[in-house]
Amino acid sequence: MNSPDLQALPVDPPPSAPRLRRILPPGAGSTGSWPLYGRDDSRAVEAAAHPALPPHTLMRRAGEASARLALAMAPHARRVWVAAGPGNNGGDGLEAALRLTQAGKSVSVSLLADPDRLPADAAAALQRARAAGVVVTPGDPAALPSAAPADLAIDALLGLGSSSRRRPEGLLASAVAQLRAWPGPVLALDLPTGLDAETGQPVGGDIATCVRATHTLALLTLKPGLFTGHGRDLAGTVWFDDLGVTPRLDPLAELSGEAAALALLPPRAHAQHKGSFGDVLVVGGAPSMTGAALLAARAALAAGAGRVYTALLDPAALRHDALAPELMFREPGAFERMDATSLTVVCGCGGGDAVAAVLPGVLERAARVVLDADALNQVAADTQLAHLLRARSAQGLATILTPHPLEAARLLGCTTQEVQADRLQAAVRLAERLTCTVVLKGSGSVVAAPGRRPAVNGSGNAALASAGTGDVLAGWLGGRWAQGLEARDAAVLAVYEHGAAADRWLALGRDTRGPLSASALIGVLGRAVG
Ligand SMILES: NC(=O)C1=CN([C@@H]2O[C@H](COP(=O)(O)OP(=O)(O)OC[C@H]3O[C@@H](n4cnc5c(N)ncnc54)[C@H](O)[C@@H]3O)[C@@H](O)[C@H]2O)[C@@H](O)CC1
Ligand SMILES: [K+]
Repeated sequence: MNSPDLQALPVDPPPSAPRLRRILPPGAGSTGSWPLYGRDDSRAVEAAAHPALPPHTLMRRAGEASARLALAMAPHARRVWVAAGPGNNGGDGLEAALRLTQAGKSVSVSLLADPDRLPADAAAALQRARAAGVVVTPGDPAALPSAAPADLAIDALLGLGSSSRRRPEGLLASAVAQLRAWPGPVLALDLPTGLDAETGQPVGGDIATCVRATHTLALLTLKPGLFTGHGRDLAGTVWFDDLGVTPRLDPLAELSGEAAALALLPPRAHAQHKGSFGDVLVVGGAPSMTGAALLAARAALAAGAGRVYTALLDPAALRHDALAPELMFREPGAFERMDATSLTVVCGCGGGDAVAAVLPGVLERAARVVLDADALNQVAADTQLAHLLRARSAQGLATILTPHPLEAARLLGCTTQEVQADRLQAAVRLAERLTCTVVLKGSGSVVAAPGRRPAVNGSGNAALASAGTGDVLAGWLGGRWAQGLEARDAAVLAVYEHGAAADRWLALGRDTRGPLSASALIGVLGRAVG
């Protein structure tokens, strides 16, 4: 289902083939980074393209691309149901219906709109579809005959025009319910109905009013909401057709693809030695939480740092890691005697309240600091620490924060819901407020840095939702950063690799439902190096 055969399709080739590209999950040989456009910018791209093209061209191309993908997704479908809404998203569905009828499919369209009030492009599409013999029934979709598992449904109810103040109601809501219960594949055009294009949240606040697609074909532009928040779960496999248009606008964000992320990998020359690859000090592991610091330290080693030191905050902890004898143990106070100008400090993993005592020295002196977990909570609770953190960039000292949404909310002084309501904006706000690079973790992690375009990570899956994987990310990031990368590049690379390791693990078919343990994750990550 993820790799439909796009070659043997009876629909005319698009004018500038190949336009249709699979974005997620990334396929072999993919991909650079993709520009992501918000709602207004997507509309501006459309408005700029229209004058140079014959009327209705973009919608025809959209319908053509949709039909092409539909045939590839469900080659054995005999019947196709198109749920078409009141705007141009519905028009795309009508154009697709026309093409699919021409391709020999039995197509029925439920039009959830007054045919006399459609926008011009959609009205023209309706006329063309009817003229070609497509059965278009205005009104209640519940009258549909029951569907077989091979049959395909197309969600053309709402796209960019979903109103943030209105959840689908009435007939529109019953069409959404019908799509949610559909036994076969569901192709969403542009966006799954009900998904906010920019935030990846349900427009009316309730995920039960959103379509859950098996595939989504983004049209003209890729929107960030497809890749963060609930986007990954609702959109399924994401495809993109630019409709032959090259936007001339700066994107809102970018999606980190494999090639773009891996191009950031620090090179390893034959004549280099361990001193060339940087020193990492992991500070954390208060009583009963030493495992978190050990996971981070092992991950830093696996990432290729030259030397990894571990300062455990539990005075009774063993000063030895039998599984990673390469690790060197130091007292927490030893940081004061180390050369902080060449050190990458990963601080916080399992640090509890005890980490507060070492944070001032670390923030004042260490050249590169990754703050995770308890270190973030300490900064959120202590204005003096927040002040030291903010002062770092002016002194040429770099910091990367790796909060999950609750930690980000504490730092921003808001609720987790407010962070999740607009993850991109929350990450940008935090990066600017604390003048550092921020990795906002969660589905579709966001990397933000002051003055830079935010990046949404394209790798990873729910297997990463297990204890300790965040500690592994902090350590891996420290290990990569220590090798000489710029902070934002290190964050983009490490976050991509962390997710890609989980993707590889799933692809190996280990256990597609269970979580990936943090220790196993280090093993998979380590095998990717070199
Ligand atoms: N016009 C064109 O040439 C192109 C249009 N495209 C398609 O057009 C879409 C955008 O079209 P529109 O701006 O018309 O937006 P939509 O088609 O997403 O829907 C807007 C309509 O839905 C109504 N609406 C929104 N929320 C509602 C709710 N909860 N309950 C009931 N009605 C609701 C609005 O009042 C409006 O009438 C894109 O997502 C894309 O699919 C693209 O194919 C690019 C080319
Ligand atoms: K849609």
